[in-house]
Amino acid sequence: MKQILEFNKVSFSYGDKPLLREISFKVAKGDFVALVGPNGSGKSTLLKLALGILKPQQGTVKLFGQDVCRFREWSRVGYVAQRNGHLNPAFPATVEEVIALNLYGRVGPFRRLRQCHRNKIKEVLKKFGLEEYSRSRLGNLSGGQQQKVFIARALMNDPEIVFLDEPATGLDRQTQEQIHELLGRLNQEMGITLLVITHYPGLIAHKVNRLFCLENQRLHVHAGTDTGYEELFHYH
Ligand SMILES: Nc1ncnc2c1ncn2[C@@H]1O[C@H](COP(=O)(O)OP(=O)(O)OP(=O)(O)O)[C@@H](O)[C@H]1O
Repeated sequence: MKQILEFNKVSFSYGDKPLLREISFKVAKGDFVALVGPNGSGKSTLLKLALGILKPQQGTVKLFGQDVCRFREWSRVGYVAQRNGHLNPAFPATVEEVIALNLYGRVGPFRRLRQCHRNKIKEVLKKFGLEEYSRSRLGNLSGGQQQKVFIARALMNDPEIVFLDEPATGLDRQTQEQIHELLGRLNQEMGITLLVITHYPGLIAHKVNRLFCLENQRLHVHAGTDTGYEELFHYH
């Protein structure tokens, strides 16, 4: 099976306080992984290690079989960072402009969007039910719509894996369900490998095929079963 992400005995600490100890796991193509754990257990840190933003003191992280320090094919990877509340309505950029930001590697920052890029943006917005908002200011959209725009942006370069840090936090229950539904479609219909930090494992229990639980510096990996994840529902 094709491995997309591999941690091998990774240990990490900020200063002298150990946070992650000898963490090992593999994520294969097509996996939908939920990463859960108490606040402060190191979930975001693990994502940053996977993206090469942080470097482990011990062990290795490989993306697409290559040490993440040397990895350069970043268009194969999408990342949706944690949101910090609702955007100021005065935020000046439109939905289309925000999504296009992720294309600037190809377009160049001062060049106009080409028609093919506009079409691509339209296509993704349509998939997310947001086509009518392409010229709206991002700040005027609801929190859930903004989050969908950030997910759409992460898809612009047709990534093979997307990391999402708490994509449903701060949203109402119905919107949380919509976001998780959307993630299920990205995985099932588009074949995108997903690693999602979530505080709502119950909402995606039936969609994920692997559950990672981070606690007390260790990672516990659970593979999916037909009966679902007992431990998922007892976790919080
Ligand atoms: N840059 C940093 N320098 C020092 N300590 C940090 C830094 N970033 C995070 N920490 C600490 O490391 C611990 C783990 O943080 P991290 O954000 O990875 O946890 P988390 O599991 O994602 O938490 P949450 O569920 O609250 O988002 C926390 O105690 C945090 O305060």
